[in-house]
Amino acid sequence: MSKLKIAVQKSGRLHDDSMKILKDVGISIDNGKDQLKASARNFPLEVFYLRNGDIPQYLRDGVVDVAIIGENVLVEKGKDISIVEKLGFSTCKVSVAVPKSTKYSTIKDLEGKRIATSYPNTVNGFLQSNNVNAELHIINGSVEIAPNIGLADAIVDIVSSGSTLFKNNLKEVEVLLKSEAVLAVSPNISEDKQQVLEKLQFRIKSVLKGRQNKYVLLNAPNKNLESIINILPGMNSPTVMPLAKEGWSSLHSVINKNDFWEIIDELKANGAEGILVCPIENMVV
Ligand SMILES: Nc1ncnc2c1ncn2[C@@H]1O[C@H](COP(=O)(O)OP(=O)(O)OP(=O)(O)O)[C@@H](O)[C@H]1O
Ligand SMILES: O=P(O)(O)OC[C@H]1O[C@H](OP(=O)(O)OP(=O)(O)O)[C@H](O)[C@@H]1O
Ligand SMILES: [Mg+2]
Repeated sequence: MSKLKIAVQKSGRLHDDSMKILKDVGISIDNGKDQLKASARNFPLEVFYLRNGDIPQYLRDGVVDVAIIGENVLVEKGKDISIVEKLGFSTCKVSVAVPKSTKYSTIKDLEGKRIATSYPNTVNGFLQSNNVNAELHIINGSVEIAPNIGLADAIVDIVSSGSTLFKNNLKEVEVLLKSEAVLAVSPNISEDKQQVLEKLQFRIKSVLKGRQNKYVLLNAPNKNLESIINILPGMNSPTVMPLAKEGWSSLHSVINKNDFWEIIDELKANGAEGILVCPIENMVV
């Protein structure tokens, strides 16, 4: 089988979670990232450790077949590259921010202003679609400092917790896009590698579904079974088994992690006891 070539960020915010998802889908990689290229022992996959900003071009040239990359980088440099899977980590926004003291009410307030950014194509697209003219200052990092040193009136950069904006006395005024890590595919992927990609995608989907859910086991008095069954969604319906103790049952079910604490509270209020919660490695879908 042909080996699928995957690009992963060499170092930086995406690296660890990218390696974790490969590990969680059962792929073991031979060498460390110092190698720049490494093979998987148990899956037809070769990992290329690259700089984030270079990845769209490598995908386009077919140097790699797929990549784990931030959506924001594709918006900036890879509009022609398709996304096959959203991976749920490295969530952030690309936003406009201005000094806290600046009066800002609409996008038109950016007219004629100086904007510092590392994302010029994204900013130009945003300004053009809003019929605003502004002057761009392209800088590669520490963009948030630009207004404080008099280089710009506004910035466009990544915002996650907002703490970098806060520390630099800036406020977020517009969100250009929301981003997360994605699996992106080369427009030139061959038929045989497409088949390997489908196998990888199937595994990733199962792992992501597992991460979204938790497995719950609990004991309940039989007199409350009906109400407890109604609270537990389950994949189909919960498993119910009698306990050795007369009048009690054990229930097993799967709960979405977003609803988790509310459901646990309801279960307790309905007499559930001995509630155990386990992570799910894979949910085959
Ligand atoms: N504060 C953040 N919170 C969440 N995700 C972020 C944050 N900053 C960046 N990201 C996401 O992680 C990706 C990688 O960011 P990182 O800062 O590690 O790399 P970079 O400096 O853009 O690229 P390079 O690999 O060329 O050094 C970004 O493209 C974005 O999708
Ligand atoms: O809203 P926050 O949680 O504060 O995150 C936002 C910051 O994170 C990123 O920088 P990073 O730390 O990756 O440094 P870099 O500019 O050197 O890439 C981004 O460029 C912002 O500066
Ligand atoms: Mg960064």
